[in-house]
Amino acid sequence: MEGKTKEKCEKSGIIEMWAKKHLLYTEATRHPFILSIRDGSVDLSSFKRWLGQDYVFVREFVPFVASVLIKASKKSDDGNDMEVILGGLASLNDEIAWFKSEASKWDVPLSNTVVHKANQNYRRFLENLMLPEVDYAVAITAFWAIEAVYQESFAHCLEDGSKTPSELQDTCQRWGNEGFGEYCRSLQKIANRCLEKASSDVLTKAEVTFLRVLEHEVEFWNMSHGCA
Ligand SMILES: Cc1ncc(CNC=O)c(N)n1
Repeated sequence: MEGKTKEKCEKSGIIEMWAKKHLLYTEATRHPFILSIRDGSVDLSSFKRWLGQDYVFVREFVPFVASVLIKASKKSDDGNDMEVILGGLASLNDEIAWFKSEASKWDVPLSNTVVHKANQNYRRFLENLMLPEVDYAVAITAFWAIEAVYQESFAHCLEDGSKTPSELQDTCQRWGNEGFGEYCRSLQKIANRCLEKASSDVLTKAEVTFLRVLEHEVEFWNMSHGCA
């Protein structure tokens, strides 16, 4: 295990560098809303608000992931990209079903949800990333970041010593489980490979896009938390 960790550190890519360099990454993955789940002090009305809004987000996220799949099918020189992204789409199918059952468990109505400003802004951002002229390297970096924020956040709520309420364990497992972690590492590998080959112009665009994702994620957590 130790050898494995070391190997990972030695092979640190562009993505890991950016995640370390930008404090915003920690702000997005250790947000007060997540910390409140982890220490058990979470306000359940915040959780319910997050649940309803995230369902709306995920339905918008599907066409974005589909657009990344299209880019992969055209651009990719590695046969595995498509399988990884397709796996992501398949798990979104399960996720939508999960949201529906979770929402009924919590009495959160999913139809007629008033879409919050932060959600609308995030949607507009994703729509722009779906345009054909957006480079695959930029789109896959955004895709990785969106998934990684949830993975790192919810995995934190499952670590030893966390006091996550039992009724929220299932939510944390959805994104914090080891399989989702493995999937994020696959996305990270793809992103690193694309970025290594990218022009400096594309690299800059990808880094800026990475930061925009983090800002949107922080705004999204803020909204759940009732700070926005
Ligand atoms: C706002 C936001 N960001 C990332 C995710 C995780 N990806 C798919 O579920 C999510 N559900 N919601």
